[in-house]
Amino acid sequence: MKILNFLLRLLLPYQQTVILAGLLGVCTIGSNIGLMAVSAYLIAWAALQPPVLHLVGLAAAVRFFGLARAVSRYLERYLSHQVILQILSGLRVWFYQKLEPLAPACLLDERSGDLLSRLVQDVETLKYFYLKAVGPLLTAFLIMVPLVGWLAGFNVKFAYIIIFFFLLSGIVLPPVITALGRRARIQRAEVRARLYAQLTDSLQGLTEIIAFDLVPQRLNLIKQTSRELLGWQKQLMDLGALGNSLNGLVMHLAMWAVLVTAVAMVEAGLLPGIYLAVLALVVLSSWEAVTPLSFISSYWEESREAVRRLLKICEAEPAVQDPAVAETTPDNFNLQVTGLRFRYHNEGPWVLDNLHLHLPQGGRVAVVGPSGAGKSTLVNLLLRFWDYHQGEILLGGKSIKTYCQDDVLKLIAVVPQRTHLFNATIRENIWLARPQADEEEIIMAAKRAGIHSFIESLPQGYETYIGEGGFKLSGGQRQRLAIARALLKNAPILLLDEATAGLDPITEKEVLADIYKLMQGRTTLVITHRLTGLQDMDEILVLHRGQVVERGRHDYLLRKRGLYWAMWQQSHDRLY
Ligand SMILES: Nc1ncnc2c1ncn2[C@@H]1O[C@H](COP(=O)(O)OP(=O)(O)OP(=O)(O)O)[C@@H](O)[C@H]1O
Repeated sequence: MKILNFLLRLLLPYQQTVILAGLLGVCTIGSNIGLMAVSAYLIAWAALQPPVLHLVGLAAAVRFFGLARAVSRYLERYLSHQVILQILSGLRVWFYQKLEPLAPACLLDERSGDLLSRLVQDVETLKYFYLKAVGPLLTAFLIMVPLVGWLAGFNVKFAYIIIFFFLLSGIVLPPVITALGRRARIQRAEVRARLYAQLTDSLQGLTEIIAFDLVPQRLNLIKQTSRELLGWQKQLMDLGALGNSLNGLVMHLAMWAVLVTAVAMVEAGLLPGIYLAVLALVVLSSWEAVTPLSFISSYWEESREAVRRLLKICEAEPAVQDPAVAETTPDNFNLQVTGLRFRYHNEGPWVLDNLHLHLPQGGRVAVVGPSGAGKSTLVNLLLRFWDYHQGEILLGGKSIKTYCQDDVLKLIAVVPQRTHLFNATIRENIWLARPQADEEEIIMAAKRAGIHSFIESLPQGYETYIGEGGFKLSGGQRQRLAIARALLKNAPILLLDEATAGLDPITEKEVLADIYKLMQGRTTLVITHRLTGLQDMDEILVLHRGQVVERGRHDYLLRKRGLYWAMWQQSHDRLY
């Protein structure tokens, strides 16, 4: 019921158009019935050789119904598709908007291909609910009621016959066909989602697949899944064909039953013989309204499954909820972390355990530590992607939980280890950090990030497309674009999360120099496991398994000869 409500509610804004399209559908089938009835009557009567003038009216009616059918069919399709396309595009936007607050915490377990399948295929499936379930149901009702009344006007037996076969075709057969195809439909949706996920994964990892010579393996996997999908699709098509044939059989049985009854009545002198062909053709043509009913229940099942899959994601609770009454911008940008404890799963180990950190406005603090120490987790908590369990993060003296996530994000510029670059121009990739920025500000940010002259050297300059994930750029150039974004955003707090990881020592040194320019006047938290350029930090926290094991300035920590010194030795040995 909830799903039906959900689907019907989407029709509400278009109710007038939907009713109009339904009436046009009735006109289309009604015209066809009229066309057949009048044609049969015309031919039968013409055989009796009446004066030609008596046939003119009937001939005009034939022409009228022929034209009316074509025009009303066109208008009905035009209106219904227009409404459906609007509903589907609205649904896609709605689904994307629902996904946004769930990212990244609640979407980590979802395959991106599967999400794509929901966004494209599941939404597309709903088209059939509107076009092939709601519309035909309405039309069948509006056609069959007057038709049964009209037949009863001749003889009530005709009404009983048509009602019996109508129920057989429209009510008894569909659930049987639906039940036979249930398993295939569920499997098809599952296999299709799997295929989408495999294709997305294969496209994203194409370079690795080629490098590790996994192409044949990958192709086999995709071929196998495609074959599986085809198998289920074929089963469903066979069932569809069976449904169509059975429906045709019922239609002809209905016609024969009416005809046999009518012949007996003609013989008994209860019905003029001229009506024999009229009755037979009216029954046949009225089946245009009944046939679609055979598939309504399977379309309904498919749509119900699609909505269930969409709602399953959309009804998930976001990992972070904005407060009902949120604080506005903080008075200052002091960051204070006290007794912070966090783990990703309730039964898992603490990833951050009793962390204390003080970062005054305009100060610079670094958090270093070996891989898996919990450094990126701290960034995730500062950006409010997850909520912490114990302790507090204070921004401007107030808990970060008292601000809306969007407001917190506006105050923080991040230079991450892996900057996502969009398949767009360089200009668009910088501009997205602050869409209100003008051309001059974009160029200024690129200049300060040390990438302007490189961009200018390209034939298309700032309008150069950088390919998916920015694959046409080097690692250093990608990081400089990230710095340009942070500069353009001009936020008071700066988070550098392994911003120079993966760069060679010379590029790292150059990028670090640009990063130092970026730090000026901003509250900066540097997260890194590479101990380069930390001499100017106000404080360095050494994190190990979620706990701070050492803290102090660079020279002090080196003198201490603890974990920091060991890490410094290691990175020093690796570099030189
Ligand atoms: N989404 C997640 N779900 C469950 N566990 C996670 C998740 N993200 C990270 N972890 C775990 O939390 C711990 C800390 O990970 P984190 O990424 O914060 O470490 P890190 O210090 O940033 O490491 P690196 O320097 O390698 O990036 C690790 O044991 C990791 O496996």
